[in-house]
Amino acid sequence: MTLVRCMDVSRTFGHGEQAVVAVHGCTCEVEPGARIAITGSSGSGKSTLLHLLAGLETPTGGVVDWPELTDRARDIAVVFQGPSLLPALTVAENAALAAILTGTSEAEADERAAAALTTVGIASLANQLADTLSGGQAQRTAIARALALRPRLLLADEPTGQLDTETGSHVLDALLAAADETGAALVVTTHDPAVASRFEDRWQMNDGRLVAPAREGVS
Ligand SMILES: Nc1ncnc2c1ncn2[C@@H]1O[C@H](COP(=O)(O)OP(=O)(O)OP(=O)(O)O)[C@@H](O)[C@H]1O
Repeated sequence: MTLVRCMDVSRTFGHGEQAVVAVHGCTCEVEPGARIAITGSSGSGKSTLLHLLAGLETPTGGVVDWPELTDRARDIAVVFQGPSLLPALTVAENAALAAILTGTSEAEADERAAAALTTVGIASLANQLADTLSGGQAQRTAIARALALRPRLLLADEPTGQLDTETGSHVLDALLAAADETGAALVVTTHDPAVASRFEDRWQMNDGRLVAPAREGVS
């Protein structure tokens, strides 16, 4: 079974002399239950590859397909880099939002959001406004919003990139626990070797190319 598959996929931005080849000739696939860290230096194409896996970017070459996923808006959830919450809504309202916007009833979305906030350890903040949260709390809320979709594929772009080491480690614990609890496959981008070491599979990007995916021990 394969959730998403890239076949010789490329993504170029711009044209002519201005063209930037962000991803070049990538072939890879994500199976149910996968735990994958996409690593590489800044500008190596990690975020672009993640967006291609999510279907948020269209490839300029090759093919991306999702053989097992019938409704990508619900089946794939993305946790973006940086702030992504609506500041005037509460934590619980933010967590329910993506599910409501993709057609889940409000009552069901509220229930899922409450469960997701418990999973990521911030149930006590449910009624707090999003703009009063710390960076770690905001990132957990964004993860809860993704979980409330009950996705089969959870993609997170540098989920700990803007957090201090200790907070980042707790957020990563929450993300891995959430993926275990929901059975979602999890793919994250990171430039941090400590984050990458928590994942079974590590895909290294180098100048837009995917260096042979590696499977190593988890620390
Ligand atoms: N929308 C865009 N328009 C033009 N160029 C882009 C766009 N998105 C990405 N790029 C370029 O593509 C290359 C790869 O960018 P990408 O964000 O995928 O790298 P990254 O490895 O995720 O970097 P970082 O770790 O800094 O987030 C970079 O040279 C970047 O400037």
